[in-house]
Amino acid sequence: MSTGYLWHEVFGWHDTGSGPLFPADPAIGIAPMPHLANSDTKRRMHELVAVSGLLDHLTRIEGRPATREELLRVHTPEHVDRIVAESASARGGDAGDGFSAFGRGAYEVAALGAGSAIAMTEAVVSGRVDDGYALVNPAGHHAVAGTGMGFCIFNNVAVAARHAQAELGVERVAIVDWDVHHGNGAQAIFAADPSVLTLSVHQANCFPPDSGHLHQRGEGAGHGYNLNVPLPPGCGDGAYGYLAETVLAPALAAFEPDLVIVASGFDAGAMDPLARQMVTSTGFAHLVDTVRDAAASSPQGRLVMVQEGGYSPLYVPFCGLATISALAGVHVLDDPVLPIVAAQGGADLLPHQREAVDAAAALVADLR
Ligand SMILES: Cc1nn(C)c(C)c1/N=N/c1ccc(/C=C/C(=O)NO)cc1
Ligand SMILES: [Zn+2]
Repeated sequence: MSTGYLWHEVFGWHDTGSGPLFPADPAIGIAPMPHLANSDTKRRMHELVAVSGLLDHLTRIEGRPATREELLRVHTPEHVDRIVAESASARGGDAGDGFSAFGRGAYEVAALGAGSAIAMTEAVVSGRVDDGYALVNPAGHHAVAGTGMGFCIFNNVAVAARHAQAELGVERVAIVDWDVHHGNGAQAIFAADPSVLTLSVHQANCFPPDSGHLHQRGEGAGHGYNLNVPLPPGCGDGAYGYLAETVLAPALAAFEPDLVIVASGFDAGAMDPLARQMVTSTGFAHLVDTVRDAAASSPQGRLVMVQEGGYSPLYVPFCGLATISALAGVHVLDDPVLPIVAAQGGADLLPHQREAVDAAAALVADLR
């Protein structure tokens, strides 16, 4: 078993400006502070992968910038051109929603993120490695064809999926998004396409506003190939373990993908400031086990994981370490935060959580 790993130092240089979500504004009481989506959190995750020794068990994969043509398989020329133009200016710009600032050079960083998702997908599909984790920045899963949003500039996972279909002989791709925020990007990009199953597990109505509903199941020929699992706040390892067995595993078994791409966010974690779930490192590892087993049972199943959100500088590194450890089947370090978060409760599957998961599980039967 060999697991690929991709990180580039420039991902730690992505500039998201100042302000927790807003630029500093003394008039309304916002003092300068690093943006909650600042790049240090992902750099810390990489450093833990290296310092813990896990990196010695992984196969390093080189990233590369996505070409304009590769970006245009998913995004409009107008969006790409706007990012290029704003990225070239000294003051930088914004992904598209006014809350996703970026500094000069963001285009190069974001293109490297999308191209790195492609590079990891090529490494896995070619058999160079059995599976792999691309620790990229910025995230991508909120970006739609014509704009970025929610700290996302280009939809890294969608660009990789389209590349796999266009260049690597992959026909059926399953995108599994367990970032705590709705994977609206893939849902919109592949809405009418039955060759791509888009499955998002997220806290209901967290972000984007009014997005990720159970009834959003795809359009036209794509109807039935989009599956949303909106969850109430407060879900922990019990709820996520239940949805892994009752939604993720059966959906992937029914769809029989040639490639599974996980949009891997850690903001469902117990210490994340941008949502209200309570998943621990153990819960994330269990999710990985589920999708790895599901991919292995597909005739050509391969598994690629691409980094999305996650904003706790303390806990994201340990959730990320547990995730990559599970993928590689190598344990190097216990999570020192686990005893604290486990003692705070939230692990049990509660009736209202079971009901939310069962509502989504009922839709799996339509997959074929
Ligand atoms: C809407 C809105 N309105 N206002 C005033 C603000 C500041 C709004 N954005 N809030 C946000 C934006 C992005 C996220 C998380 C992204 C992520 O991690 N995705 O995976 C959460 C909340
Ligand atoms: Zn998120």
